[in-house]
Amino acid sequence: MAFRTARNLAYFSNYIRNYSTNGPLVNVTVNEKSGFATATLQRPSVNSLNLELLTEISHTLQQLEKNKCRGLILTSASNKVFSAGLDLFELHKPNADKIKQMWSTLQEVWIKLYGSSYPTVAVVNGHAPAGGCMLALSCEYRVMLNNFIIGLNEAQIGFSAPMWLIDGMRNTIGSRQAEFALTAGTLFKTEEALKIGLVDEVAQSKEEAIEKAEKFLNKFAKIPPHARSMTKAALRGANIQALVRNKDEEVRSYVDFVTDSQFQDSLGEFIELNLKQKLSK
Ligand SMILES: CCCCC/C=C\C/C=C\CC/C=C/CC(=O)SCCNC(=O)CCNC(=O)[C@H](O)C(C)(C)COP(=O)(O)OP(=O)(O)OC[C@H]1O[C@@H](n2cnc3c(N)ncnc32)[C@H](O)[C@@H]1OP(=O)(O)O
Repeated sequence: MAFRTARNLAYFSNYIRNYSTNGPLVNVTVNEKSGFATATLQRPSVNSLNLELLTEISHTLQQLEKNKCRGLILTSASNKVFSAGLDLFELHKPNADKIKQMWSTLQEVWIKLYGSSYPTVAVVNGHAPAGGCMLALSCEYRVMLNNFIIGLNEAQIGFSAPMWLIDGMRNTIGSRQAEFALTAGTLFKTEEALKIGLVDEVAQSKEEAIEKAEKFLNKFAKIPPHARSMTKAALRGANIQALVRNKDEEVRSYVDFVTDSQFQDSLGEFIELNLKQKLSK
């Protein structure tokens, strides 16, 4: 049964309503004509990825897969920030159990989005540092609005991106550009990102970006879905399998790393320097 039928649509809306306690952090709409879903991240103010938002993204992706979604557009309700990446306040002086769940859910999101059977586009309508860039990279195509930044700035914050994300970056911009970008933790302006292939198209407005995203998704209208998804799995499968194999080990080392006092001190400094306002509240 296709996801676009009214029955499935109603089921999905109910599911999202029931799932969220404080209102959905991800708003999902489906265009009945095209069957394309739009998932809009709406955790104020910058869609920073805490456990609740990551869990909702993960459940949304699961439902889309189950309902044979025909294509996904991932975007943000904010007109300034696509996603600010991991919620740094949740990583500061953390509860180890929560951090463990957070990392494991982040891995799930990558597995489900990077490995989705349906085609995916990120409409990057705001800044997308670190985890924000990760979400965009897990999609097959990126349309970005002007005057924002995108990139994996982990090295600037004092750590390295995990292998699966490095591999995703390499797959998108090639080994040489990935090495330059990752070792310096570069955040690219929209036009620079276009030049190195980190984004595929630039748009002047969100409406134009959605049109471009739909045009990309429509390219697959005449391709048998199973042939498309088998080909995608062949191209992306090794990345997913390597992550699945190392999942638990990676969670363990991530928790050790984040709870270490040295990292906590430098994260405290980063927050103080970059997110001062909130810290002083
Ligand atoms: C720490 C990592 C542990 C080790 C992990 C190891 C491997 C992980 C590798 C890969 C997996 C993917 C994960 C990557 C890691 C991350 O994502 S770390 C997060 C990195 N994020 C950033 O560096 C972004 C920091 N923020 C900014 O640069 C700017 O805020 C912005 C996004 C460019 C927006 O700028 P703008 O001027 O519009 O807004 P403000 O700066 O005024 O911010 C508004 C508001 O939002 C709060 N805020 C911003 N970013 C975050 C955040 N990441 N977490 C929580 N809160 C954030 C800010 O404090 C303001 O709050 P207010 O004062 O209350 O309004």
